[in-house]
Parts: sequence; C-alpha cells; structure tokens
Amino acid sequence: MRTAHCVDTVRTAEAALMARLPEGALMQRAAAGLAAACADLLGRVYGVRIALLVGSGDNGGDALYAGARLARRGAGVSAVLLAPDRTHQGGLAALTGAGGRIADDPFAVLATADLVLDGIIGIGGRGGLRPDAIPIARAARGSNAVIVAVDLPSGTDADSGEVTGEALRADATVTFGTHKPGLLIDPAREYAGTVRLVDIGLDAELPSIPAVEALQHEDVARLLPRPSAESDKYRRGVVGVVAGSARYPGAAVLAVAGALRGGAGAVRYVGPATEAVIARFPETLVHTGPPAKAGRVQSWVVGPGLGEGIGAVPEILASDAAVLVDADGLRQLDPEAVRGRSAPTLLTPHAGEAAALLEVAREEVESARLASVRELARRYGATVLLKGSTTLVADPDPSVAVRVNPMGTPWLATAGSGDVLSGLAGSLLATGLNARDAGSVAAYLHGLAARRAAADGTPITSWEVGEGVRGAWGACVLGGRT
Ligand SMILES: NC(=O)C1=CN([C@@H]2O[C@H](COP(=O)(O)OP(=O)(O)OC[C@H]3O[C@@H](n4cnc5c(N)ncnc54)[C@H](O)[C@@H]3O)[C@@H](O)[C@H]2O)[C@@H](O)CC1
Ligand SMILES: Nc1ncnc2c1ncn2[C@@H]1O[C@H](COP(=O)(O)OP(=O)(O)O)[C@@H](O)[C@H]1O
Ligand SMILES: [K+]
Repeated sequence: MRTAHCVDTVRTAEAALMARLPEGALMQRAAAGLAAACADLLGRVYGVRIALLVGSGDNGGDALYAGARLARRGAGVSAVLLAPDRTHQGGLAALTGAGGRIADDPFAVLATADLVLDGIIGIGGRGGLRPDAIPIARAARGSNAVIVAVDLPSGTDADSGEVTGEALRADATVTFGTHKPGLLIDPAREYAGTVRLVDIGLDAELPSIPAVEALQHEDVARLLPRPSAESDKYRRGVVGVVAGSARYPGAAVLAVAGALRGGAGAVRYVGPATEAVIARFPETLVHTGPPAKAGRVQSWVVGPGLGEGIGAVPEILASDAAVLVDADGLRQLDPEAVRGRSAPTLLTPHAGEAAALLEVAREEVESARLASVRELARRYGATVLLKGSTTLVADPDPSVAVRVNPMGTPWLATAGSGDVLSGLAGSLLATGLNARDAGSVAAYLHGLAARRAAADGTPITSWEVGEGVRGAWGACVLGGRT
C-alpha cells in the first residue's frame, strides 16, 4: 500500500522525530536523499550545471543543502534566491562553502542548466506561485533542463491536489517521509512527474491510518476472492445487472462483460437487451420482468445505459442486497433512499454526474476531486467512486482513508469503459467485498487491463478492457506472490 498524509500530520510527526534527533538532522537526511535522486536521474554529477530555485522556507533549505552535496561532487551549482532576505542561512552557507554560487542573472543560469531543483515552496505553501516567481518558473520550464521538485511541485496544494494559480511542472518529484495526497491526485499529480519517496525515518511517528492510500499488486491479490473447494455458483455470489435500453443496448453487454470477470458465480441480466447479451455471453441468466422477480442476488448493478428507464432504481435501493448505482441510475438519486440502506452501497459517478449530484459545475469537481468525493460520500452516506483521470473511492466515514487508483491510462477515456467498470465492481460486491474494496479493486483491475491493452500506444476499445481483466487479475495474483 502506498500511503499519503496531510501537512498537519506530517508536521506533528516531524516535530516528534526532530525532538529525538540532533538539530538539522532531518533536513540533512532529506537533502542527502534528494542529492542521491538527482545523481541517479542525471547519470553523472561532475561537470553538470544545476540551478536551484530557492524560496523563503525549509523547502529552499533542502535545495541548498542538496546543491552543496552535488557541488562537492563537481557539479556547477547556482542558486536563484527568490526571497534573498529570508533564505535558509545554514543551507546558503553550506552551498557557498562547497563552491556553489548565488546567481546574478537567473535567466542566464536557467538557459544553460542541465537540472533545476524547485525549492520555491513545499508543504508550507499557500496558493499558486507568487508573481515574482512566475517568470522564473516559466524560464525553467522553457529550458532544456530536467526539473526536479523538492517535496512537491511549487504552487500545488499538498493536501488536496488542487492547483489554484500557476505551478511549476516537474519531470520528477522527490518527496520526504511520506507521500502527500496532492502527489497522487490530479491536477497536482500531473505536475509532479515521477515521484520518489525518501525515507527520513518518519514512519514510526505517522498515524497508521493515512489520509489517502493507493493499492498495489499485492494488496489487490490479497483482496481478490478465491472460491473454496466447497463453493458452488450461488455461494460464490450472484450479481444482477440492470442496464441497457433500446437506445443503448451495448451498455448492457459491456456491464455484463465486466460482471462476468469479477469473480461472481453467476450474472443475472435484467432489461430489454437480453438478445444482445445472450448473443455475446450465453452464460448469462436473463430476465425481462421487474428486478424483484429475477431471483436472488447478492448485489445489484443499476444504471449503465438505462436512458429514461430509471424506474427500477428505487426498487433496487429498497432491496437488502449490496447495490452499485452508475450512470443514468444516478439521475434523480434520492439521498434519503440511499442513506436509509443497511447493505453496502457504491455510487460510481464521473465528474459530470458528480457535479450534477452536488449541483456545481463540472470544472469544480475536476479541480477539487478529493473534496468532491468526500462531500458526496458524506451527503449520501454511501461509498463513492469518482471516475476520471484520478479515480478516488471515499467511504462515508471521513476517518477512513480515501483510496486513489494508481492504475489507468488516458486511453480509458473511451465510450463504454465505465460500463465495464460498474459490472466488475458489482461482481466483486457479490463475492462479499465491502464497497470500498470492491470499488478500488475494480478500478485497479480495470486500469491495469487498459494499460496492458494499450501498452503498444494504440487506442483501445471498452470491449478489450473487459477482455483484459482476466490478464490483469492474473498479473496481480502472480505479482502479489513474489
Ligand atoms: N519540517 C521538517 O522537519 C522538514 C522539512 N522539510 C522541508 O521543509 C519544507 C517545509 O518548510 P517550511 O515550513 O519552511 O515551508 P516552505 O518551505 O514550504 O515555505 C514556507 C514559506 O513560503 C512562503 N510562501 C507560502 N506560500 C507561498 C507562495 N504561494 N509563494 C511564495 N511563497 C510562499 C511562506 O511565507 C513561508 O515563508 C518541506 O516541504 C520540506 O521540503 C524537509 O527538510 C524534511 C524535514
Ligand atoms: N483521462 C483519463 N485517464 C484515466 N482514466 C480515465 C480518464 N478519463 C476517463 N477515465 C476512466 O475511463 C472510465 C470512463 O467511464 P465513464 O466516464 O463512465 O464512461 P462511459 O460512460 O462511456 O462508460 C472510468 O473508469 C474513468 O476513470
Ligand atoms: K517545491
């Protein structure tokens, strides 16, 4: 599991750790890790030209001490001081003592730099870059240098991943002690590039429940259902899929495709697209009457491609099975009907659907994903999976870590891929996973399936994502064993 903690938590843990260490030891650990990461990225240090962008806080101090270490190894290091009166004095002395210089002309230094260290602001930052930093950040971005952000890209919000003003886009970020939520959540994640974590000994001081966490192969392998010797198809779990319409028959087929690969022992399809479903998947149990008469299920998936046919949603919400509501099913969704449920409930909106549920503009959801998914989970008293470039899964209990999906590819932005995801997550619900695990494991397998299918850089179809789930499942099980 990869974990991320918020700024307040990091500060408390750092204070506890610092109390047990000699003064300045923590910053030296950070700077040593940072310098080593830069050397790794560059391949060599001697003769390399490095520009440090140094703000007024300890983030600038990290950059200066790392610069000193690199200067001692033969790099030509120049510091651009954005707040000369408030520069970290120990760091500056270390740099100059190691042969580094203070830049007279920042733009000339940046024009010839091989590497830029962004130490403008770290976890103490508020809002975007200030006006005086903007031309310097732009010059850095416009140069040929590799840009390495210190702790986080300056101008991005550590706790939320929001970018409210201008921020400096990095090629790589070297972060200290723990990930910050913003490094895992778009739009900030995009600014961070490749993220590397430097161990500064903070783990023992951090709370066991992080703010945000991301599954990895071994976590998924542990959560995936496995039939026992005594299993039969009903004990493995039955998922009912209420999807499709005359206008969108394909949504039914794709949701069933996902459901068949999520580990349930049987898939019941209920709706008008029985012929299309059976033509592709003869193993599906089909029913054209109301869902209540379709036979027992452990979970329902309702919504993909229903169009106007959303009459079944209240009936399904009233059932005692686990329920996943997606797409059209989310329209006119009654918060009280969801809040009153005792069985697991998972809502899976994309940004547009989430915006409609929250009655805000889509852009507001996209720029504040974490806050939006938390607010939806709170309002509906349900688990919410917010789809998009960063898929997030929030529990209604705010003390539970929000899961962020580290898998995926922008190629997934293709019609129908959400239908596959809802079938897959609903199937995992039927096998007995709770809503948070079902949603996050489904998003992981779905993203991994898409990544594997698009590995050659070509566009993929939603059908291929469904086909790829088996391979993704296998890769997690194999990867999880090693
Ligand atoms: N606290 C610790 O023990 C450690 C901290 N470390 C480093 O210290 C950083 C935090 O240091 P600080 O608390 O000094 O905070 P920062 O270095 O992030 O910056 C704080 C300063 O930036 C100014 N500022 C805030 N928003 C700004 C903006 N939008 N534009 C320009 N200036 C802005 C503030 O006025 C303040 O002076 C971490 O990100 C990390 O890099 C590491 O050395 C590891 C140990
Ligand atoms: N830019 C992106 N990067 C990664 N994944 C994306 C991106 N855009 C969309 N996705 C994923 O693709 C799927 C699209 O689902 P959805 O929006 O419901 O589409 P549809 O309704 O056509 O099925 C979701 O799993 C979502 O997380
Ligand atoms: K920074």
